[in-house]
Amino acid sequence: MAFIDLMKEKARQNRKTIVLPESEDQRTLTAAAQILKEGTADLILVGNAETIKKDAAALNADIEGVKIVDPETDPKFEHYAGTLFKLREKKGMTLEKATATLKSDLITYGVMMVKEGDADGLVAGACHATADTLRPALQILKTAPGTELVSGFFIMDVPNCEYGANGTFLFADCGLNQDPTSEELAAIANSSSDSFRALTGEEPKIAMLSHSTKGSAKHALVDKVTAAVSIAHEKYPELNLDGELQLDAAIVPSVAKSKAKDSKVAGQANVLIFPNLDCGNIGYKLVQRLAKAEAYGPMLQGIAKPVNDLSRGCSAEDIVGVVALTAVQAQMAK
Ligand SMILES: CC(C)(COP(=O)(O)OP(=O)(O)OC[C@H]1O[C@@H](n2cnc3c(N)ncnc32)[C@H](O)[C@@H]1OP(=O)(O)O)[C@@H](O)C(=O)NCCC(=O)NCCS
Ligand SMILES: CC(=O)OP(=O)(O)O
Repeated sequence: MAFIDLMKEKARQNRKTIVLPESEDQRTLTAAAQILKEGTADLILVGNAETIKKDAAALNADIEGVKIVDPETDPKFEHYAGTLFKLREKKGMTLEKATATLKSDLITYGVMMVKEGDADGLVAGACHATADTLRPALQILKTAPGTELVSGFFIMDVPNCEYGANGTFLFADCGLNQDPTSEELAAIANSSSDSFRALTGEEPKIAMLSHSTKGSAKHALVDKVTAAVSIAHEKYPELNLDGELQLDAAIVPSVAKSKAKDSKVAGQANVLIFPNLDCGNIGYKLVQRLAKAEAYGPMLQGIAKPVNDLSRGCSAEDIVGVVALTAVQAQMAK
């Protein structure tokens, strides 16, 4: 069964409620209709009910059964405003600002619904840039216990591919941390290991990527990755992790034999940790667009409750997939 069909099957077994705050986006409404049809999640759309229903009808999207929450009329509005004020008071939030934010920013409204347990997870980013999608989640939900860094990963499902876990990979960080330190790269590898195992059921084999393999190039950029490998070995000795590795040495067995023959990860990696966000973001888009891979994300790891982003270039089908993965994350949330 394809990776995404397994996720949908899992999501259906214990249905979670996912909030989609971008009700003004046509792909979101099309996706909502498909999600309801496939039964992978119960949905909340945020916005004006009349407008949403009119827009959905124009798209022929059957959203019967979706819950619509309009901040203008929601009886919980005052509660959310008071809670947001208290949560962010030390950062200069006032009740007036909290009220104005919740009226004008539906993503923040959705995040407050997740915070207060009125939804199990949130998916947005089809029509908002990542910074605007993720900032409210980082500020309001904060990190999960025992985690200091939130990071962004993609599950990449590459067709006709013998590498990784039958063509399935986790790529990180492709969405959030722009220039992670060596310490942060090690933390991203640790979170990615957990995410990959939890979502795919496969044993993670983690490659710390670079333009160098085992000392083939000398540069401060390489040093950052080798330091991350040392930190990861020390802090997370249970991880099956190696580096620094070039991409071909990481995933292609014949190249691994010549470039890194003593490595237990080289040639078999299924979790790819990129040295910075330029590499991660460009890398996932190359694989998505040129290899026609399914790209689910950027999903967040290390955050207290499931909130996931989308690319503004996403399709309705991508939203359906990320909602299924979010529902599965919500099932696993403590
Ligand atoms: C997400 C992003 C906007 C956050 O940075 P920012 O706007 O400068 O906001 P701040 O650094 O003030 O962070 C806001 C809050 O989030 C927290 N935060 C930010 N990044 C975090 C991380 N990686 N892990 C945990 N918490 C984080 C901060 O501690 C801060 O909390 P506080 O306000 O309670 O003190 C920034 O990292 C970013 O723009 N990333 C790139 C996004 C992008 O364009 N990706 C490419 C397309 S996918
Ligand atoms: C993930 C990503 O690159 O998002 P966007 O395309 O919206 O910038």
